[in-house]
Amino acid sequence: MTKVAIMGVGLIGGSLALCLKGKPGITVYGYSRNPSQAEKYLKLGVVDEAGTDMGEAVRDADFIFLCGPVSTLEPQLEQLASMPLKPGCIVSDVGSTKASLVACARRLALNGVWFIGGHPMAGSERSGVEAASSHLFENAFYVLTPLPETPEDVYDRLAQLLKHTKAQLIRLDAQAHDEIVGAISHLPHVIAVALVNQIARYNDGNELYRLLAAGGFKDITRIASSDSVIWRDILLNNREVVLKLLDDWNREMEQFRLLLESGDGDGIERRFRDAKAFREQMPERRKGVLTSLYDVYVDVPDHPGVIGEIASAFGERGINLSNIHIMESREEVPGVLRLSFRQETDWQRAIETLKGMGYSVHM
Ligand SMILES: NC(=O)c1ccc[n+]([C@@H]2O[C@H](COP(=O)([O-])OP(=O)(O)OC[C@H]3O[C@@H](n4cnc5c(N)ncnc54)[C@H](O)[C@@H]3O)[C@@H](O)[C@H]2O)c1
Ligand SMILES: O=C(O)C(=O)C[C@]1(C(=O)O)C=C[C@@H](O)C=C1
Repeated sequence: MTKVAIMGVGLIGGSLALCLKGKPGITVYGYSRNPSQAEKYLKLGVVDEAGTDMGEAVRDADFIFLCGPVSTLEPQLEQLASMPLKPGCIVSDVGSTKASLVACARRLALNGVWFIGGHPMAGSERSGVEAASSHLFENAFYVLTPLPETPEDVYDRLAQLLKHTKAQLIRLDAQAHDEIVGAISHLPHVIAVALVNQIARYNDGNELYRLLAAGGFKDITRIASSDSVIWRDILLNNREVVLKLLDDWNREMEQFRLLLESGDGDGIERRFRDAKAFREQMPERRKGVLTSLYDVYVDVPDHPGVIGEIASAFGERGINLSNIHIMESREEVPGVLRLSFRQETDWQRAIETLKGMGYSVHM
């Protein structure tokens, strides 16, 4: 039996556990410092075994994944370095930052066990084991940061296990990881939070700000609902990178301000065109289940029965719909339905079907 110990079974640790549990030859052990949490892991069926004794959790483990907040990872790795672990055991983590933990692993010079940093590029604003999903990492990138001295067969063993996540593995240097992920994840979280707090201040004087906030505001601020402790740790750990990014952001905002001040319509238009062109090149389909899969947007008249009509047409053709979301629905005003599919083939057939039914669709 291959024993996998998950240290901290929350959104990410729990999703990893669900990807591995029940796979032939694998047993998953969930560790928590808190007995009621360990009981919950078992009750929810996310792990095979659970407990609060770290020694028992890691004893004989073939793989150990550190899945707590970023500030807990280095102390936990230091603790592991002084514990008897199975020779050849691979220790990894799922933390959103990599450089300081990888440096810590190098300093510790683990004896007979290996450390390979990891970071699945999928998640959600939700947290805790209740939010875990076995589909979370599907089609997402999963960064691994092996040390230069990590033997290839050790890397391959971890890669083999992580195949169960259905993610696409990518090797990256830890510092490069922190710079890139700082820009595409940490900076956007700061911006989303600052934006929500700015609007919350206006709302103190007039409740209409919150009431009128619609799709645009909600889309750009979803991640502002993320866990405060998880994000405090990420930002403090990647502080140097995020500080530089904030300087660039301030310059970007200043340029926008100047365009507006001078009434430079062409300049504003150019910025929107450039952003749209870059965004359209992004690999939209590489997403986990908690964000979206293959989406199609349909303009629908607001009359009863339209959802049923579309659902029956899909049912008749064996098209599997995984989610449906009504984005706008007001009397007499056309609404927008977002339909999500897990399979690209279902998505393509749905588009053909909808067009055939006379609906206007957008991808
Ligand atoms: N949320 C995301 O979208 C996301 C995505 C990729 C990676 N990550 C990273 O994954 C890790 C876990 O994040 P999450 O979103 O699953 O958070 P979570 O809050 O859902 O889970 C955190 C887990 O760590 C445990 N924990 C809390 N404090 C601890 C401590 N002091 N010592 C040991 N364990 C402790 C909690 O009991 C919980 O099981 C973080 O390092 C985060 O940076 C998060
Ligand atoms: O989709 C979300 O809610 C996320 O914030 C996921 C997200 C991100 O894309 O920024 C957050 C943190 C990670 O470490 C990886 C992924």
